[in-house]
Amino acid sequence: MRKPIIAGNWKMYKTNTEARALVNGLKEKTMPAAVEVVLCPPFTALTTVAELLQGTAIGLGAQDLFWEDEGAYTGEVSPLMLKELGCSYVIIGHSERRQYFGETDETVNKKVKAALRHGLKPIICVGESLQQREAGETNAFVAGQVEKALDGLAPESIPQVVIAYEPIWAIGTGRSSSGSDANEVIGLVRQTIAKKFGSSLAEQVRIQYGGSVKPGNIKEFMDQPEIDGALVGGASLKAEDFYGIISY
Ligand SMILES: O=C[C@H](O)COP(=O)(O)O
Repeated sequence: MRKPIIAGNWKMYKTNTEARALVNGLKEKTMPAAVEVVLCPPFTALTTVAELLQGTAIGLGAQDLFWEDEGAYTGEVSPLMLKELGCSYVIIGHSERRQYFGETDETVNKKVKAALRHGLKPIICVGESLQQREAGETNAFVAGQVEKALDGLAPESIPQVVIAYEPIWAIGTGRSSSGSDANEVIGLVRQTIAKKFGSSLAEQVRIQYGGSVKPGNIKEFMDQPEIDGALVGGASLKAEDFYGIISY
């Protein structure tokens, strides 16, 4: 049985003062034991949030990392640094990093290996554009992203991996996928993993849906057999909204 995981990707929101207010708002609520909850603040707020999460069951994640442990890579952040701050997860390959910052399937694969090397669980983002969906290319494109992201991984590391299926056309638009459509693509993602690593390991991988998840639609996704959670953007920025999702 896979434990559901719901992560809040704050993207480029929340100064340290705002981060403190958001986390304190969540700490006033009773977290559901049956759901793994993870917060992914900007790098600048990781220390503040890590301190506030001490003693709670809420996990900490980063939104990206570099694949080297250290070096002359101005502006980058290493897995060692994230681990020291208390991160247990790291989002890799988000469509916004692929779109704006040159992230490729190859760099995603390097980052996944670096994360696992340092005991960080990767939340690997995959998903098609509206053009690809309308052209019927979704399955082939998403399967290719999964294959390349996981290329060369040791089988024993596969259960540590989380995949987030985020159709690009649903991100930030208020137009989410349907539960059944998301379930179909996520089933394909799991089949793709099974082809490379066997069905026993594929069944252990938690796969989230992301793209305009709100308190009003989370249950539609969580009722689906293949969907194990959500990667939430906008609705993770207010304690009430995010709690409405994690307490589905
Ligand atoms: O990482 C989160 C996804 O980009 C979804 O963002 P959203 O919930 O604002 O659509």
